[in-house]
Amino acid sequence: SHGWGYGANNGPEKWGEDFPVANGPRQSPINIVPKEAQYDSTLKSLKLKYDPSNAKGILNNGHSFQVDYEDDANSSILTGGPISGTYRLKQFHFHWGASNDRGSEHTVNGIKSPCELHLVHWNTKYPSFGEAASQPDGLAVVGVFLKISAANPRLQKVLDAFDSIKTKGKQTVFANFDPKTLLPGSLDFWTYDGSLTTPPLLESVSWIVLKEPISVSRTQMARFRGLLFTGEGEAPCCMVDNYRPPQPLKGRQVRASFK
Ligand SMILES: CCN[C@H]1CN(CCOCC)S(=O)(=O)c2sc(S(N)(=O)=O)cc21
Ligand SMILES: [Zn+2]
Repeated sequence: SHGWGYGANNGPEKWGEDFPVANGPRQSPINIVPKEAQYDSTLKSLKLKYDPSNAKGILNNGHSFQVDYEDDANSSILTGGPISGTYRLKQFHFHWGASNDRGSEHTVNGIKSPCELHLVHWNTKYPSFGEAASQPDGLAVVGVFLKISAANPRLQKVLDAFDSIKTKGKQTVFANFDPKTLLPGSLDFWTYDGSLTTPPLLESVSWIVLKEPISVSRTQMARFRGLLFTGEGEAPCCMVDNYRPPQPLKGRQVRASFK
C-alpha cells in the first residue's frame, strides 16, 4: 500500500481514509484571525530553556527533515505559556512550498507564509513521548512563521547539512545547536487546542503560534526545495508543498497572549 504523503494520490484530501481522526473536532493547522482571537491576561509568558548539547542528528524522514534532541532529562524544556508542567523538546522540523506564495500550515487572515518551523515538545507527566503523543495534553508545538527577507544566518548550520540528507532515510550527526537562535525577538503568541498536522493526526497538541516571523532569503528557500521526498535510486521528487491546509475551527477559541 502507498504510504501517506503530499501528492495527488496520497495527500491531505486522502488522509481520512487511513486516519479517520482527520475529520475530528480539533484538527490542525487552522487559519488564525487575529481580530477574533481573545486576549487572555492569565496566559503566562513562554519559557524555553534549551541545551545545545542535546542536539543529536538531522534526518530526512521522507516528509520533511527534522533535528532530533536528547529527551531523557529536563535539559531542553518548554514551560509557561498556555501549558502547565514541563514539556521536553523532542525535535524541530519545517514545512514549505514550491514557491514563496505558499508553504506554511497555519495562515493569518488567510495569508500563507513560505515556510513554518515547528518545535515539538512532550509532557513529562507521561512516561514517554509515544505515550504523551496519544494524550489530549500530551504535546506542545511552537510554530514560527518564516518570511522572505534578508538571509537568516541562524539557518546556515541547518542548510549546510542538506547535502548529507538529500534523500529519504538519510541522516547525519547534528551536534551543538540551540533552537532558541531560531526564535524571533518577541514571544507573543496565539494558542489553541489542535492536532499533529501529519498522520497519525493525533489530537494531542497545544499549539503555540508566534506572532513575529523570522527571516529567510529566496536563496535559502531554494535550498529547502533541493531536498527530495524520494529515496536514493528512486525517480527524484522534490520535497516541496509538504504542508496541510487549514482545517475547520469547529467552535474552538483561539487565545492571544498579547493585546
Ligand atoms: C512525519 C511525521 N510527523 C509527525 C511525527 N511525530 C508523531 C509521531 O507520533 C507517533 C506516536 S511528531 O510528534 O514528531 C510530529 S509533530 C508534527 S506537527 N507538524 O504537527 O508539528 C508531525 C509529527
Ligand atoms: Zn510540523
